[in-house]
Amino acid sequence: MTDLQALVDAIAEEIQTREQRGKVADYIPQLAKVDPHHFGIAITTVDGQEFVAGDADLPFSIQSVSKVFALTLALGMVGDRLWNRVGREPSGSAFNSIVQLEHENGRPRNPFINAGAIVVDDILLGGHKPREAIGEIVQFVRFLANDDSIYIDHAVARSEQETGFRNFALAQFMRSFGVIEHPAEQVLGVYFHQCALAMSCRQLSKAGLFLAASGRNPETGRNVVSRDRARRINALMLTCGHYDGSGEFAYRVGLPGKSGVGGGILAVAPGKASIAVWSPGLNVNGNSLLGSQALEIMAQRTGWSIFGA
Ligand SMILES: NC(=O)CC[C@H](N)C(=O)O
Repeated sequence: MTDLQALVDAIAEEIQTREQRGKVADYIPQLAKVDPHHFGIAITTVDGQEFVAGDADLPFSIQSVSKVFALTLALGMVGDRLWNRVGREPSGSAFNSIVQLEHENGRPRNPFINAGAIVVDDILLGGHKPREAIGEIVQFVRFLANDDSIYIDHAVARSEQETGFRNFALAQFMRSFGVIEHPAEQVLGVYFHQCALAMSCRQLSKAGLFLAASGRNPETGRNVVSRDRARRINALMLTCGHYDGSGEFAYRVGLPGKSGVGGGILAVAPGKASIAVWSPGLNVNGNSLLGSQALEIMAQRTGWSIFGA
């Protein structure tokens, strides 16, 4: 049995020595201000133990990691009907790409690229006002992490609202195909606030634990989703969670994972643990450079890759 506290300490120490730290996302002005020297890691095991190192208690912008929680919530609302509007295939293109939509009747490839996440939020809006849908997402994440202190960073949400031209284009384009039912401003209001959730590695690893524990939160003993649904969400994270870097992440880390341009990654070792890492600098695919490297070391030392030790 690996000594997990020694492991996270060693990873934090090793990562801090690396000079190539990637590039902090600057297309969202508020994210450009984040110091690239931060690094945090948290592992929560299915028996409820926590192992943390570095800046594991500092909240950061979870950005697209939120797409996992929004998808889980939307599946709870409409079940498998969700798949009539969003696919389950890797896109092989950038997170904010528009090209496939024109050839594929405005139906996004998967729920983790921006277009797909915007459709998921359109579903969450069904019967709600934007403010209520945002409230549902925040409540759900607080419930998952068993932590009511989780909040939305409104400066980040505003920053994206002002500069999210590409996301507006995606939403309007999909609306022209009838794939989005609500006005773009409303759907994106939900989307930008969900992306602006601020969470620490410790909170994020706790929020993702249900995916490692067959759909159940071991801390509260409450069922979040069925075993089948947890397994399927993990499958989507493995194949689509890192956009056009998903193959590389599976090759190097071998775990379902979801990244965000804030530099966070949530990874799931089924039956074992939920792991969150944060380092703000990104690689060319918009995934945390050092976060991916930290997870690679972690998977090697624990033997947790789903493809074998
Ligand atoms: N990959 C990401 O984290 C992208 C999320 C970001 N809010 C955007 O829409 O551009």
